[in-house]
Amino acid sequence: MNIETKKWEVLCSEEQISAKLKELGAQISKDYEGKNLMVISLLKGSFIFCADLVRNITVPVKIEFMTTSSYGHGEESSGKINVVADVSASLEGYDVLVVDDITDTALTMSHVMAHLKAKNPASIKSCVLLDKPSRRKVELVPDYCGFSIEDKFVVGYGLNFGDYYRNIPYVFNVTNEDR
Ligand SMILES: O=P(O)(O)OC[C@H]1O[C@H](OP(=O)(O)OP(=O)(O)O)[C@H](O)[C@@H]1O
Ligand code: HPA
Repeated sequence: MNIETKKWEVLCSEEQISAKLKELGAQISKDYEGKNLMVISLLKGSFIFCADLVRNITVPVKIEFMTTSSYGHGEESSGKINVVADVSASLEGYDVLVVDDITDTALTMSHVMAHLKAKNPASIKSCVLLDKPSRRKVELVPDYCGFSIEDKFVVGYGLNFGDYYRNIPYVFNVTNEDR
């Protein structure tokens, strides 16, 4: 497969993502002025979004990582959130911002928020590039959100299907012939 010649249905182009990163970065920088910001990037999916987002944040920020997994190679959440690697730093006194690529059923974000709240941060909020509100299994509204999207399985810009497509620089809908 040559990605240069594929015609995918693009949901968020590189230009749209870049403009959104500036907006989110400016808002977060304003809201966290004078605070003790710690961004926690949820791996693997958020590695590209988070790397771009923090470069649009102008206040001091400490960056930590946590790895969770629930989808495996499929398109449906297993319903069980595995904490593959926990955050290693103490969260006490920090204003934590959890960054993920997507909130779909919200099982991952709600599990992570509860897990991290137990570590006594000064405050905790969530930030996602994509939100699929129609697929919720638990109630959750991300504090910062790039794009609200319809119920389509999307990949690219960190999001995967069968561990591929994370490197594509825009978000698109996988079709049956890509599966
Ligand atoms: O709202 P949910 O239905 O829980 O889905 C969102 C989660 O699913 C994906 O992670 P995945 O388990 O596929 O692992 P990954 O980060 O390695 O892609 C994605 O990165 C989110 O963390
Ligand atoms: O639409 C999606 N694409 C990739 N990974 C995901 N994890 C939850 N929803 C999605």
